[in-house]
Amino acid sequence: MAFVSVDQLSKTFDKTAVIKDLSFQLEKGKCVSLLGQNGAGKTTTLRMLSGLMKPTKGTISIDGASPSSDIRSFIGYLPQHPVFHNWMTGKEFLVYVGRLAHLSKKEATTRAESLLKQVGIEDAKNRRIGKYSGGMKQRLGIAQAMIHKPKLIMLDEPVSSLDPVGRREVLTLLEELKQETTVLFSTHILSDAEEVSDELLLLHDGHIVESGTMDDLQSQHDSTRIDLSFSKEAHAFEVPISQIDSVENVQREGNQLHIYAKNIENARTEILKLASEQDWPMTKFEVSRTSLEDLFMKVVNQ
Ligand SMILES: Nc1ncnc2c1ncn2[C@@H]1O[C@H](COP(=O)(O)OP(=O)(O)OP(=O)(O)O)[C@@H](O)[C@H]1O
Repeated sequence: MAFVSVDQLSKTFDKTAVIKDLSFQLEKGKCVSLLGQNGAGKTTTLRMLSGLMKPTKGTISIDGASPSSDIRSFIGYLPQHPVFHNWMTGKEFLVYVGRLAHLSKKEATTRAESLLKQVGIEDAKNRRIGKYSGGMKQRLGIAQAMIHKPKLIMLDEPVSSLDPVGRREVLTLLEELKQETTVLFSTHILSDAEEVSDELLLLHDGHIVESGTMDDLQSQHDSTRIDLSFSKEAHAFEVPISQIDSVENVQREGNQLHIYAKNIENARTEILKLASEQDWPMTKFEVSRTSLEDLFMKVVNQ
C-alpha cells in the first residue's frame, strides 16, 4: 500500500464543490509538489490530509492510518500563514512546541537546538520572533513542523510570501528536508515545483489533471514547434506550409506562424526549400520546445 493514499476525496462548502473526487498516491521518501493556481483547492486538500478539516466524502490513508485517528504524532504541518507568539524567542517557541508534541523538556531543548541550526537561524535563537524577517519566520515554521521528526511534512505555500533571497533559502532547506522525510508542499509557481520536487500533482478545479515525475511530464508533453516571422502579414505563407506532408497544424499570429509537425526535421527542410524557392521575406526561423510552463498554462486556461 502506498505511504499516502487519497481516494475520491471531495469537499463541498455551502453546496459548492471545491475538491472533486481527488485521488492520488505518494510514495515514502519523495518530495511532491501540489501545484495549482489561486483557489485551485491546495489549502483545502492539505488541511484535510493533516486532519484539520473533515472531507465531505472519500478516504485518506497515511502510513495505514486515517487523519481521524491520531496521525499528529507522525505528520508535520506548516500552514500558509503561520501564527507565532511574537514575544517568545525562537528557541523558547520550539521548546514549547516540542513539549506540546509530548517531548520531555530535555528532548525538546536538544531537538530545538539542532533544528535551529539545521534551518539556519541559530544566531537568532534568543531573539524575539517579532523581530524575525519573513524568511526567518518561515524557517522557524518549518522547524516547528519538524520538531517531532514526522514521517510526512506538509507545507502550504512555504515560499509564496518571501522575497527572492528568503525564497532561495527556504527552497534550499526543502532540498535538505527531503533527505529525512516525505515532503508534500503546495505552490502556485511552477519553477519552485520543478526545482525541488521529485513529483508533481497538478491540481485544477478541484482535481488532479496531471501527475508524475518532471521527466515523465516533460516527455509526455514535450513537443517541438517551428516559429517563423515575416516582414509582412503571414497569411500568404500559411497555405503552402500547411500543405507540407509532415506539418500537422499551423497557427497564424500577425506576422508570425507557429508550426507543429509530426517530423520536425522533414518540416524544417521543406519549409526552408519553399522559402528559398519563393524568396519569402522571412525575418526569423526558430525551432523551440514546448515546456512544462506551456502545459501548466494550457491546463489552467482551459
Ligand atoms: N471555509 C471555507 N468556506 C467556504 N469556501 C471556502 C472555504 N475554504 C476555502 N474555500 C473556497 O475553496 C476554494 C479553494 O480554496 P483553497 O484555499 O483551498 O485554494 P488554494 O489553492 O489554497 O488557493 P490559494 O493559492 O489562493 O491559497 C476557494 O474558492 C475558496 O474560496
